[in-house]
Amino acid sequence: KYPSGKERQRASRIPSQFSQEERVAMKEALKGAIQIPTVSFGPGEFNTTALAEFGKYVRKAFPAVFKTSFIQHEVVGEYSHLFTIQGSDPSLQPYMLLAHIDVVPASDQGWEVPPFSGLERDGFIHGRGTLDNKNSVMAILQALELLLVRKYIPRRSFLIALGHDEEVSGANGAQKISALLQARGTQIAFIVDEGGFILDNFIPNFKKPFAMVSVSEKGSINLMLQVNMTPGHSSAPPKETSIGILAAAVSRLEQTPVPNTSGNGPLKKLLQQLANEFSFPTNIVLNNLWLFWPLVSRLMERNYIMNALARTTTAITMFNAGVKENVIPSVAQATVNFRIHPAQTVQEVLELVKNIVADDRVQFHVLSAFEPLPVSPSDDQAMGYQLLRQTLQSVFPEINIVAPGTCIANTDSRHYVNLTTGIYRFNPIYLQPQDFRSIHGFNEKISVQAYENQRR
Ligand SMILES: CC/C=C\C/C=C\C/C=C\C/C=C\C/C=C\C/C=C\CCC(=O)O
Ligand SMILES: N[C@@H](Cc1ccccc1)C(=O)O
Ligand SMILES: [Zn+2]
Ligand SMILES: [Zn+2]
Repeated sequence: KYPSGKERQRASRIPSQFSQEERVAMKEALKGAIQIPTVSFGPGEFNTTALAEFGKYVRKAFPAVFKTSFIQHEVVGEYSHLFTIQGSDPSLQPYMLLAHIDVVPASDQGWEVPPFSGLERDGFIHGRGTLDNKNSVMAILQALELLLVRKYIPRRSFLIALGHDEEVSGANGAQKISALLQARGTQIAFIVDEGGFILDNFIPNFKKPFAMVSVSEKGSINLMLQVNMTPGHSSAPPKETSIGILAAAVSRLEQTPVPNTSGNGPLKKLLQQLANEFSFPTNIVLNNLWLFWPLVSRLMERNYIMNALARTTTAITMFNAGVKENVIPSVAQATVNFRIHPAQTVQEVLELVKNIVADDRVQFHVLSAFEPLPVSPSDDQAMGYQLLRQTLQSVFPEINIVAPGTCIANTDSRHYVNLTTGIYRFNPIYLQPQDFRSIHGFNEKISVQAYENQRR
């Protein structure tokens, strides 16, 4: 896949100062974490037994973290964890690392190995949570444990916040930790969370992996559409039914995407940064986006991940109507999930959607909504971004492109906007499109080597 020279180069960067025992213990610790099914099923529905077990598990796996005098550990919202690591220089503002303990559900069906087995095969550890996001939970604590064993005392204080309900909005974990820190008046220099990767092979004809640090994150609307009609006997149906009207409305939404607003977001900047890495004629096209932007954005929309980066997306996720074969139903309901591009607002999207549906018989009920997250600075003065970039390039010297981007999903970091303006969503892992599909999908896995690199 990569030139073998680079492969060797990368292998040699695995810290030689770790013993074979330590390296085995590290990967075994991750496997054990995968085996605890900390599944979030829905709002307020967690596997509390597993979450409690996970708390015990990390205490056992990382004894130094829990017995070090300058580390304070607090349990928040019963299952989330907040660590405060006191640095030697109290004049420096602390930073904060985020990760989440919970995972989305997975059944054995469709998987090569059972999703909660944590089995190692061909150099990969398999299971739900190996990329989202127990890899980070474990890598952060593991790195701290190893540093403590080596008598490390940090200069700058930092916090580690591990949420237990990220997959169902973070109301009981991240939101409570944030409230606690705000009540204490804590100021945070910057935050690092999940939501960006070293992207490998995502762009056609572009073989060079590059790091995308997400400096913003999409907003969201869950919109319920409802049509009410008079019920009756199916033997004498009316011309239109609640189901027919709603289906037509939903179909119009699917056929008419919300306009592409990426010309105003980080995506255009990213493409400009990549321009000179392409050969002729793509380099010319990307260096002249003032002229070619309509063409480029149209081409990008053909790829469903690029499309998600480029615009507010429309996903019809639920459809409910009808009670019996021979009854004309009175009510039909559908739920549509919009993920809002950072250049748009909740209000703008709702207006556009009303005009697309263009049928007064369809009622709108906003079930939940939040705006896209502010764009964190990525200029030369942005300490968090620059530190992340420098660290990344020292661990992965072969990566010479680090670019700001947008996280198309949501993360716990959105609950911390009142504590800092610098929120960076990035995990130092090589990700290919098929790996991306495994997140919330089948056969989620991480290579032992990728995990070792992340922990550094
Ligand atoms: C020109 C742009 C080029 C390439 C960009 C291509 C693809 C980017 C794809 C994915 C990276 C973006 C966001 C990561 C999305 C989801 C995973 C991370 C967190 C998910 C939160 C969660 O569900 O827990
Ligand atoms: N992180 C998940 C769950 C989530 C959805 C919406 C808000 C918060 C969290 C996602 O983006 O799909
Ligand atoms: Zn996640
Ligand atoms: Zn997730």
